[in-house]
Formats: sequence, structure tokens, C-alpha cells
Amino acid sequence: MDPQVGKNEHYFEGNRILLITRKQIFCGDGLNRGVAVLVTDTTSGCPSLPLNFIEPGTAVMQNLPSIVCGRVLDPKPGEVILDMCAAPGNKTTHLAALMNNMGIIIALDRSASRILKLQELCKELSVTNVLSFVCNSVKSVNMQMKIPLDGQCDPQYFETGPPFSPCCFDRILLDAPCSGLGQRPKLDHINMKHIASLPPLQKKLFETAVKLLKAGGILVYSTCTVVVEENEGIVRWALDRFPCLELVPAEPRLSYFADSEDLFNNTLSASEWKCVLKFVPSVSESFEENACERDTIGFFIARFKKLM
Ligand SMILES: C[S@@+](CC[C@H](N)C(=O)[O-])C[C@H]1O[C@@H](n2cnc3c(N)ncnc32)[C@H](O)[C@@H]1O
Repeated sequence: MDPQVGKNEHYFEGNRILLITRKQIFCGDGLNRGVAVLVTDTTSGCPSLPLNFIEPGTAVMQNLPSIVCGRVLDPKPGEVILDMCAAPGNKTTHLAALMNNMGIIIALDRSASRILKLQELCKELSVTNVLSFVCNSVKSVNMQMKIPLDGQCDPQYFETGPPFSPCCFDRILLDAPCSGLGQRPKLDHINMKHIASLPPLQKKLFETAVKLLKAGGILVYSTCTVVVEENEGIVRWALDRFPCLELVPAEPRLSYFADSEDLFNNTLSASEWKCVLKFVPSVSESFEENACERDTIGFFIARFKKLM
């Protein structure tokens, strides 16, 4: 079993009994504690979990595609890993577990409050190989710097934080800021201007990742959205722009991923779309038997190898 526990988002849909009202929570005397909404049954059929289901410090709840993401990066003990948009650290801590706490993970995020959460999570889970920094990852490379040969896997070299010299990471996870439209519906939050601003930011982060990656290194790009411009569009752009990159199969390939060519909007060739993993929420199937095993949030994962 993965060190972390996956759960799909349909857990939240179903019948519930309201035990404490919103007004009582926010305008009350502060004495209303405990369960506010009792879930009696869910559309997925998944049972609701008791509050103390997970002993603190032993595991983290994550959706299935997020767990697959760590497996696709496939970090090895002793390697130097960069997690470019790391907070609150769900994937970072998974990577640390996969590395048995050996090697170095540099975790960056531009949100100071979220980096604090990442640090708390690392402490709670006894993660010891993560160095975290508040940083705009677009600026995490300095092309003038050179990594000393003996600094290749030396925590001291990385302790001072970004910017780093080019070509100093074995593997990089770019779990990009995205529109999040693969998550549970949050239609009231959709802002077209914000969505349009994301691909340019994703491209800048990607470009920095390519510079920071060693020759022979692995770069995993992921989002929790279903927007083509943020997924296949970024892969197309990256393959056209960086001849040093090869799209390689994202594995493990689970039966959950959407396996139909038309889902990829002709942005990728047939051989390219076979390499990426696209998870699609299959709402129409959610009442069928075992639906909760196949259904996931919308998620996209692509794996690249830097050839030179
Ligand atoms: C999808 S979330 C990351 C989730 C995280 N990987 C996890 O599994 O817990 C995207 C993150 O990107 C961060 N972010 C957005 N723009 C950034 C930038 N320019 N540099 C670094 N982090 C950024 C956000 O603060 C947010 O925490």
C-alpha cells in the first residue's frame, strides 16, 4: 500500500443531516463544536470515515491521481529532487516516503503561509530530507552560477536556498498552479481572466524547470484541471520549444485514465497522447457498481526526459 491513502471526491456528495447550522458556527458563542454535518450516505457508496480514521503522523489523505503523480516521478533514495510548487506538501511528503528520507528534496512555493503548512506536515510525518523555501519558482535558477562537483548531492550546497545553478536536479516535479477544474465543482469561483493567465505562468515555470534539470533527468508536469490549454497545450508547446526534451510514458498506467483519442483535442499525436495520463471524472458512471474505484478527480500528468 502507498504510504498515503487515496480517496475520491464523491465522498462529499450524498445525503447529510445538518447538526449545527452555519449561523450557529459563525455567529454563536463558540461553544458549538463537533460534527456539523453528518453524512448518512454517499453517491459513490463509499462509507464515511470516522474522525480518527488516520492516526496523526502516520498518513495523509490524497486523491488517487496525486498518489500516481509521485509514482510517475519515481524518485530514488539519494537523489536530489526539486518540488517547484510544493505547498502544502502532500506530494512532497509522499516523495520523501518513496525515498526513505534519503537524498534531498527542495520544496519551493511562493506562498509563505502554505510553506508553513508544508513544514508542519513534514514535522508531523517525521520527514527529514526536505529543505523548504518561500520562492517564486520562476526565479529559482541563476544561469551564471555553477554547482561545485562535490556539491552535487551535498545538503550544504542547497541549504542557502534558491536561486540554484542550472542542471543540478535529478528529478523535478512541477505540480503547477492551475484552474483546478478537475476538482469538485466550484463553479462560483470560475474567473476567465484568471484562467487565461495560467498557461503563461505554467510556461515560465516549465522553462525554469528545464534549465534546472540535469541531462538524463526526469521532469513531471501535473495539474488538477481538465483545461486543454493547461494540459495537452503545455505538452505541445514544450515539445516544440525544447528539442532536448522527450515525452516518455507516465507510469504506472492505471485503468482509470481516459483512453480515448478524442479527449486530447488533436493537440497531441497518437503516440504522444499514449504517453500522458489524463484522469477524467466519470460522473455519468458514478451510480454503477464499483464506480468509486474508477472515478477520480480530473487530473493530468506528463513525464519528460532531458536528453542533453
Ligand atoms: C497545485 S498547488 C500545489 C499542491 C502541492 N504540490 C501538494 O501536492 O500539496 C500549486 C501551488 O503553486 C504555488 N504557486 C503558484 N505560483 C507559484 C510560483 N510562481 N512559484 C512557486 N509556487 C507557486 C501556489 O502557492 C500553490 O501552493
